[in-house]
Amino acid sequence: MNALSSPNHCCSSSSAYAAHSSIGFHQLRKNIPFSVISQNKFESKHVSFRSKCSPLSDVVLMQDGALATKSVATNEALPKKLEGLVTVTPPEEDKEAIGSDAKDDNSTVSITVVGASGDLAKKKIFPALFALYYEDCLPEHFTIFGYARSKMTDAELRNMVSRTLTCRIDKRENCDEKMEQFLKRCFYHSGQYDSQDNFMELNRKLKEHEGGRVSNRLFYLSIPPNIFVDAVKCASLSASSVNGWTRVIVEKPFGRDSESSAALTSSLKQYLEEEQIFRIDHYLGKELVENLSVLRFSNLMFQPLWSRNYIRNVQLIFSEDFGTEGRGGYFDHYGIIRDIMQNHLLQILALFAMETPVSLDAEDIRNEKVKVLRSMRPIRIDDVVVGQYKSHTRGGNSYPGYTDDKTVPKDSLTPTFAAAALFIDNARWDGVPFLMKAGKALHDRRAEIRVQFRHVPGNLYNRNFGTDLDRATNELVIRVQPDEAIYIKINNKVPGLGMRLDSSNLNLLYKARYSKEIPDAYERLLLDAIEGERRLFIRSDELDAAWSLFTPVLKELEEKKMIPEYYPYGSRGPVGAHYLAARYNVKWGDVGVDE
Ligand SMILES: NC(=O)C1=CN([C@@H]2O[C@H](COP(=O)(O)OP(=O)(O)OC[C@H]3O[C@@H](n4cnc5c(N)ncnc54)[C@H](OP(=O)(O)O)[C@@H]3O)[C@@H](O)[C@H]2O)C=CC1
Ligand SMILES: O=C1O[C@H](COP(=O)(O)O)[C@@H](O)[C@H](O)[C@H]1O
Repeated sequence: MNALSSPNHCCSSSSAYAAHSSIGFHQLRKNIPFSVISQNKFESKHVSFRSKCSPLSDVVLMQDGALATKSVATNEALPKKLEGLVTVTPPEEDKEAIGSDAKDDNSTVSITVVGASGDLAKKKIFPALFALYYEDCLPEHFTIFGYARSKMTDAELRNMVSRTLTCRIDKRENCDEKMEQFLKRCFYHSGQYDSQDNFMELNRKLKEHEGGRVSNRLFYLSIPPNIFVDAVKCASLSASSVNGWTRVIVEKPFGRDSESSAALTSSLKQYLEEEQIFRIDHYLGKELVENLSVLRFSNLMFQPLWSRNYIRNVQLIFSEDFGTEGRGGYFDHYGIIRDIMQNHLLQILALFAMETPVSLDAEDIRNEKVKVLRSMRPIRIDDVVVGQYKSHTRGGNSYPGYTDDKTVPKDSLTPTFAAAALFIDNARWDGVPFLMKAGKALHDRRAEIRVQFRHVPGNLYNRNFGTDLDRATNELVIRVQPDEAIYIKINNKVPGLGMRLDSSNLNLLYKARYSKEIPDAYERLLLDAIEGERRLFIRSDELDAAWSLFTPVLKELEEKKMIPEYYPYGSRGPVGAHYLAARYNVKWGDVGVDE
């Protein structure tokens, strides 16, 4: 038995009520409108409450003290006959059955950011927590603790955090007031990552803040990977909850190959159950990545097209217009394939290519992702191109090469760019190249999925396109960032008396369609971890499958000391990527007139 308390205290009881979290009742009292999609048996393990901020809102409504369950989706309005029910709170005896954590007043969530003095904590985690607070998405009783070795007082932590809260909502109404309220709930404890005594002190402070309520604890490991296990051990043995849930968000990298990843998982599992481990891949929290399933599974028009019958190739493209400045030490040990391809791009590929899951339940989705990952063909070294950026001077400005970074060895061969051709050997995708391209210090910043469809057979209009049939190919682009958009390239007639054809975009540009700002990926993921929603976190078998795919080719590249193709900082990357694509009769969609 591991040292932590029940992984999901709120859901482990056989009581029909047991699936509810305290946030549920908090939101119910707030009379948030809900809506119905299907009936659900409340004994079902799928029934759980998720707050108004969740994408899936399975909600349990109390009707005259009895339990009536409805599973609801976010955008539907609450049917008239159910209006008002959401304000009904359970009678006392039901509260007993639910367990005390379901009582709003009696439960609390403590979030400890381990490594609070670091870059990620400042840049992403605290701003995301504040945004959730601002949006009223955090539970009523919560406390945030920063934990790191640096000496800091609570006031100093607040000061540090306040300087980072120039986030997306800083221009909003009452932001200063909200910020002040938020900061009052942030505290700091200084300690070593491998000291059980220091975590015991943290535990004492957490308890004080919990004030006798049921304690639910979330630890966010925002520290270098070599100290993950120490920190988990100490948190587990000295600071886990005794009567609520304890969960740990683990940042990447989860190892650097199959062996080290398996070793990390097995070390973590000495102290945690799999259900307690939330392996974060922040790309899964990005709006357009989340939207991929909606696009696929709620639009009939795409369903028949989504296979080798109509899709010629799929491209997954990541580029950044800056180098590894400041993170060279970390990066040199990993390289772009481990940093971006093995996780972010592969996760997108899995969501793109998986079969329809049985339901939107986390396990059903993750089962499908694992299946597709396990159907992938081993990557051949000939299907990989690696590059590294070199210094470049443009317009009087000079940009450093990768090895100019003092933390990077001068003779480093670590790729800062890679392109690869991958294949899925199953009935749906047989023979379709999935091309990936990822690079740092390129000419622009973008992340997108491009789907190029087949040519129209016997196209009546072929002669109007000239010899380049690719120009007439339909293409679906899901632009993850920047300027989130989904657009489809179609062919149309240029208005006029002649018959000239043009290629145009049917464009769903998010900023034109929606005035609401898009939340940062970390907001979605933090909220999900608090609510115990695992859909967007990586399960250990997914991780194994991802490493099994990339480890052999990574080893081969390293053993053969493959020399990267050097490309100038700010360029479009190595030409080798074009030869690779051409081998599969593909042109990268982000190059040229149609990008
Ligand atoms: N920064 C980013 O953009 C991203 C980061 N990540 C991952 O998130 C995690 C945190 O990243 P980031 O904040 O950049 O990391 P940092 O290097 O900033 O480290 C975070 C904190 O950990 C402590 N620390 C740093 N090095 C050591 C060490 N050798 N031994 C013990 N403690 C150390 C420091 O706190 P103190 O000295 O006060 O104890 C530091 O403030 C890492 O796993 C990283 O790979 C993932 C995606 C993006
Ligand atoms: O995980 C990582 O992601 C960032 C890119 O994230 P984004 O949300 O800004 O697109 C990348 O810069 C970093 O190298 C990598 O570790």
